Order: sequence, then C-alpha cells, then structure tokens
Amino acid sequence: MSEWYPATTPITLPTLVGSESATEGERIVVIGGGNWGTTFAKIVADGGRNVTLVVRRPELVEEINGAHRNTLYLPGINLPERIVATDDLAAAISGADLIFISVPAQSARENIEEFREFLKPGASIVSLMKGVERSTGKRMSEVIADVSGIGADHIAVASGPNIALEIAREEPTAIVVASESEDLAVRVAQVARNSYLRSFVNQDVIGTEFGGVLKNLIAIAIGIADGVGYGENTKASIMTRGLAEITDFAVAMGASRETMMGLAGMGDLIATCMSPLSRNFTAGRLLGQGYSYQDVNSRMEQTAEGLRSVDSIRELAEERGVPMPIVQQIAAVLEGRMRPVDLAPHLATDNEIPRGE
Ligand SMILES: NC(=O)C1=CN([C@@H]2O[C@H](COP(=O)(O)OP(=O)(O)OC[C@H]3O[C@@H](n4cnc5c(N)ncnc54)[C@H](O)[C@@H]3O)[C@@H](O)[C@H]2O)C=CC1
Ligand SMILES: O=C(CO)COP(=O)(O)O
Repeated sequence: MSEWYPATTPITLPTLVGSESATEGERIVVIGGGNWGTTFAKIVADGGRNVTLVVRRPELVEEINGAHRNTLYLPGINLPERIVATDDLAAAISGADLIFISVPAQSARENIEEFREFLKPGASIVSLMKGVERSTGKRMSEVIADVSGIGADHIAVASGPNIALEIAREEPTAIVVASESEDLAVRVAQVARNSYLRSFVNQDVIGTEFGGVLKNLIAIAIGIADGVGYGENTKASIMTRGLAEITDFAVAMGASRETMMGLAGMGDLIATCMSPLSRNFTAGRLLGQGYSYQDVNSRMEQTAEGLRSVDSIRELAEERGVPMPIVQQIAAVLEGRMRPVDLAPHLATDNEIPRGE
C-alpha cells in the first residue's frame, strides 16, 4: 500500500479497484448478535462478502439462518443470505482472518478470553465498541491487545455516526476505520463499504475510539435536557460546549484534534444527540423525566455504554487535569446529587470571571 489517506479523505474507487483482491477469500467473523453486530454483518454481506455472525442464543441462530431476521434487535429488516449465524465461537474463530467484535464494552475482556486460543496466526481484530473498561479505564483496542497478545498492526477500530437501525434500513452513511497499520485500515474499510456505506480511514486510533466513547456522555446530557423539557438552545449549547470539552479530553489523551472534528467526533456527536433511536439519548431522557439511575438501568433493554463510561472518563480527566464540567454534572445527576433541571445552566466550571469560549 503506497498511499495514505487522511481522516478527511474518502477511499476512492480507483484505489479500491487496485487492491480489491486483498480482502477476497478472507474469512470474516462478527461477534455479537445485538443491534450493531447484526447490522455490521449486513454491511459486510451487502458489500458482497460472506460473513459468519457469532451469537449466543441458539434460537437466534435459527431465526437468522432460517427466516433471515433478527426481530428483537432489527425489527422489519431482512438480512442477506450471505450472513450465516452460529453459536460456536471456537469454530468460527479458528481460521478467521478478520474478526469484528460488537459486544458491550464490559463483556469484551471475557469474550476475547473465551476465543483467544483459537486465533490463527496473522488474524486481525476490529473493535466496533464505544465504551471503556470500567475496571481499568482502558479503550477497547487496549483490551484487545492485552488479552489477545496481538500487535497494534493487527488491531483496528471502526466508528462514526452509525445508528444501527438507520444503516440496517440502508440509509446512506459514512464510517471511519482507524489502525496504526495503514494496510489494515484500508483492508477493513474495503470490507466495511457497500452501496449505502462509505468508508474513510485514519491512523488516529485514540481519537477515533475516544470520539465514540465521549459522544455517548454528551448524548446522555442532551437526553436529560430533552427529558426536562428544554428546547433547542439548551441542547445546542450543551452539544457545542460538549464538543469542546470532549475534544480537550481526547487531545490530552493523545488524540488528534482533527479526528474530533471528523466523523468519529463531531459526526457521531450529532447523530447520537439528535436520534431518538440512540440508547444513550434515551437513557438521558429517562433521567430528565425523573427516573433514577437504577430505574433507567432496569428499563434499558439494550446497551447504553455512556452510563458505564462516566466514572472512568471522570477519573482519567482528573488525573490529567482536564476540566469536564458537563461530564461532572452527568455524574452528579446519575448519583442523585443534582436535579436534572439544574444541569444546563452549569455549562462551564463556575468561574467568577467568564472565560474565553
Ligand atoms: N447500536 C448502535 O447503533 C451502535 C452500537 N455501537 C457499539 O457496539 C457495541 C455493542 O452494542 P449493540 O450491539 O448496540 O448492543 P446490544 O445491546 O444491541 O447487543 C449486545 C449484544 O452483545 C451480546 N453479548 C453480551 N455479552 C456478551 C458476551 N460476553 N459475549 C458475546 N456476546 C455478548 C448480547 O447478547 C447482545 O446480542 C457497544 O459498544 C455500542 O456502543 C457502535 C455503533 C453503533
Ligand atoms: O454509537 C452509536 C451511533 O453512532 C449508537 O448510539 P447509542 O449507543 O446511543 O444507541
């Protein structure tokens, strides 16, 4: 691979034509039969490749292979026949070249532990997850490296404004793939593209991952504002100050500012804050309507990663001296120390002298 594409550059067709064969014949596995894992398998299949989808429930294996549906997670969506579901993780992983993981972030470690002995030499792992591990504060690519022992040149992450059900409905969308290895990023981007999904690449793994994690927190804040009944000024103020806040954090952690202005940062922030399909927004809205953290947890049937990332992000920010007033306030609402209605006025750390925007 001689050329490299910055975050703002789509992979253009001439490039793809020349290297299309790089991914042909590769065995592709997606782990996780939830909202995003199933949608991602559809993306790959609609791009013309066969894909094995590893799920846990035998009845879901039957539904996907028989009716080509995953009714619980993707109602109304017909899945391509190129997706073959299995609950046999070991068999799926043995011989797999490219493995995408889409399970809740807190389950990632145990999931990789379960399959690492079956990894074939040269296999690559791609995280589709948008959370940090609570017990360690690690990003998912770090957890993958820790547990699998695979080197950074075989690890990638994919992120962007990717509300699963919209993509499953084949609404045009963009995604960004990041890896320290340009070859791997381009290979993965070639797999994650089809008539309705355009893929971009970059080398900023830290920024691409943190973009996905951090926008969840701001989406919770927007949900809280919505639940309280505040209008668009409040939400726009939180989104704008939120972007500044999460950018400062990500840059302090080693991300590039440019990434945070791209698909994985601003792009995903907009999608998640604006979509009623977002689980993080929904969890925030319930909080804003007066439900407690415990109530929200029990009402959420799908993964709202932001709820589990708040503490880790707060700790990392404190360690690095990055002010995160909005994240602090989300934590205060979650812990019952602040009324949701009081969240929005405190968009900045309370300074006596107003500071520059
Ligand atoms: N749903 C979406 O629109 C998007 C989600 N993501 C991220 O993808 C990740 C997964 O989210 P969703 O699929 O939406 O969640 P989900 O709640 O819809 O599904 C999670 C799936 O993981 C399975 N699972 C749980 N623990 C497991 C384990 N130990 N081993 C194997 N499977 C396990 C569950 O059975 C379920 O099928 C999250 O990190 C999320 O932030 C990223 C982009 C878009
Ligand atoms: O990451 C997502 C969209 O890019 C999905 O957001 P939610 O997890 O809040 O549904």
